[in-house]
Amino acid sequence: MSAEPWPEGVARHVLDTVDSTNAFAARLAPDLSGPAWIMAGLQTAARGRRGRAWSSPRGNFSATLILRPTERPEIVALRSFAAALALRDACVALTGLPDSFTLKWPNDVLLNGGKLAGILLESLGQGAQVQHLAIGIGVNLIAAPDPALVEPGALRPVSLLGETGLRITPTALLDALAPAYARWEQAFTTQGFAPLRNAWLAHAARLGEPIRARTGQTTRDGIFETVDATGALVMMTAEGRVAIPAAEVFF
Ligand SMILES: O=C(O)CCCC[C@@H]1SC[C@@H]2NC(=O)N[C@@H]21
Repeated sequence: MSAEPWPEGVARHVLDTVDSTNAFAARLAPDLSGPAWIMAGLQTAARGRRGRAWSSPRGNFSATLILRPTERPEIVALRSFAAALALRDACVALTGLPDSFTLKWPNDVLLNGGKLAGILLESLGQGAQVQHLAIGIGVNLIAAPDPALVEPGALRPVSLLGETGLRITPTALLDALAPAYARWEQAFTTQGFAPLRNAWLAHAARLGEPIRARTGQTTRDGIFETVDATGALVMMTAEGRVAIPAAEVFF
């Protein structure tokens, strides 16, 4: 159980089975008057980043927060850092293991160096205007996908139960995550990206170490230096320093 109350003005929808909580959020969006969390016990067509499928058996956490942001799309997208930070905070609060959870750019939460969770931001809107933002979060609470099924070079998938022996329910995680997200959302809207950037860097995996970033057909190797004020990954490569706004990162 979380010590923090559920955030005021935020709706909560709990479903047994759904195709994808992000898809459901998109269908619900026109009827919403404020932010809402949608959690499902089971997703039958969960989606991951880059068009991949996401495995989400019952007992794992599957939820989407839907918001109505007002900023430009590139600012709206910085909420992926808020989501990762909130999820890390919630995991730490529920497990008491602050040193075990790190962050991989842009928004993966790692446990003991393996991929515990994935976050998928999808915006709904017309033209350059984001009308709704769906922040979908999947956490391997009790089961991780078979490592043989993940892309070559991808991080080892892990589950909370497998790594720690702790059984956290999806409801307990939502109760901790919703207030944690509300705190980061408040920091972001009142102080901008700086506090998120600082906190994110404090928990970043492989900072100062060699990484590989792949964007489309381009692969770059270099030292992971920082994340800049726009949220881009900054690497020192053989050709010099580069800031990469979107990429897949390999360790
Ligand atoms: O590929 C990733 O790392 C992101 C995975 C995001 C999965 C979550 S589960 C809840 C929400 N609903 C979906 O269909 N996807 C996201």
